[in-house]
Amino acid sequence: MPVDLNNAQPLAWDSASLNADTKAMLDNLQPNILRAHVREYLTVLFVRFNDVAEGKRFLRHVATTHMKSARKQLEEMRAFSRERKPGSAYVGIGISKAGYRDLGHSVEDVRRFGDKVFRDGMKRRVALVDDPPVEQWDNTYQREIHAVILIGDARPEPVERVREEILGELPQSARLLGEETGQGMRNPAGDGIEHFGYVDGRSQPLFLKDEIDQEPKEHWNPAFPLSNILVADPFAPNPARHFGSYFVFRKLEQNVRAFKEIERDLADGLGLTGADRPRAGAMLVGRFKDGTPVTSKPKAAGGPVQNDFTFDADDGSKCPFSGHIRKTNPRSFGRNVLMARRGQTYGERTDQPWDDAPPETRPSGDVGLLFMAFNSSLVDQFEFTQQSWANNPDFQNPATGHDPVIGQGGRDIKVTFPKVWGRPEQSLPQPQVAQTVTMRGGEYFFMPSLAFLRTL
Ligand code: HEM
Repeated sequence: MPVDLNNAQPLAWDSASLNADTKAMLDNLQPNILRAHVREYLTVLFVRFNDVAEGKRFLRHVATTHMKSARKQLEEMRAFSRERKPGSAYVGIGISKAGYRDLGHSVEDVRRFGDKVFRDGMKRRVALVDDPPVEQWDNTYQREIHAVILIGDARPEPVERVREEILGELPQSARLLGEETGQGMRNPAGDGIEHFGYVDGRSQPLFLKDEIDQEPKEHWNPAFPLSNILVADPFAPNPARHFGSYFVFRKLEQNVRAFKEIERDLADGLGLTGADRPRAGAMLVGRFKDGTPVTSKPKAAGGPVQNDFTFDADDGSKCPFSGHIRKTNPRSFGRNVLMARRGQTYGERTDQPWDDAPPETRPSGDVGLLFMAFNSSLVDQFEFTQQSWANNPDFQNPATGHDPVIGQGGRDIKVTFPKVWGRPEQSLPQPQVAQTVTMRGGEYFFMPSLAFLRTL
């Protein structure tokens, strides 16, 4: 039976009764798509090929020598949770539109990718999502990137070793255009955080039965059909069994000092004192630093990071409509927009991102998020989120304002904030908070099936 991407039943990947097509799908899908692969240490290589045959041979070699399947990843994760047996390093390959073209696919051929945004490439979409002009991007991203190679692991040594091997195998004709290094950050509770100090990566669309079974789901259903992230790989030997995913990569620099000043000034402006002060930042992000959703509680609550909530009973007096997590997942609609986020923080910190040290001690550049996400449609998921929700000041209601974390474009309207959690009194209209996240470049890729890569 062909794989039904719209099946509402979560995938029981370990079931003995899986049909042959689904088994083949799991054996040919790249890891890290269906479920996040551990990648505390991550290297991202951006490559350009100048010889078709050598480029293909290199990718085929990386696929056959270093890459595992989605099924192998899931088996390794199970072995780790049962016996603490560490798995192998993650290696993922994405190819850009330019990459497919310069590896010998005609323009006609590339049209078989249904996603127009992928066929355009990120540079041609700048105006639509209010990105900075390409001339302001980091040099790596100004060039024409053909492929991205991700190498990740829980420990630094395997990443270093696999990186050396892969770079050693890069043909003379190819160029390494650039490289990013990501490293996970955690708060004292052990939860992964981003540079503003907030727990990140908690809310995800989940696709696998064993993962979904572990989640409470009284209010929010975290189960999503595979159609949110998978599409048939148009160039694979058997597109009914061989799937891939569109991958967005964006380097987002965070001005932590400015964000911390904004949190402080907003708390001052709203007259928040003592344990109420962190509500200022929580209204910008939608969660407190420890991950507690501000729609559920007026203060950080500690304990496991809650994700079983909606905004249905919140008219904006708890979590403003502009709050980052409310804009990027309103929860009562737009489920098909949700991407599988696989980002990683970059840049070194000498301070402790989660503590209450003064803003002056925080970095104002060189740190940020390597934003990465899997989509089945870049136009309807990543770009829609950025353009129609984050950058749209009239999201859900007039004068909601931009997403204070990732919104781009002129922030000319004024906004208000609830003064007391859950009460109707609003602050006087005030200018929106300044933009503190700057896009430094990126590209759209397709992460093809292993079957495609192995037959290059
Ligand atoms: C430096 C940039 C960014 C920062 C600091 C950031 C921070 C966060 C934080 C702290 C959370 C809450 C943790 C969670 O619910 O998992 C979150 C969630 C989320 N972010 Fe971001 N983010 C950034 C960029 C983006 C971008 C570019 C997008 C998409 C255009 C995005 C989409 C989302 C989504 C969809 C969620 C989950 C919302 C939910 O399901 O409740 N983020 N982000």
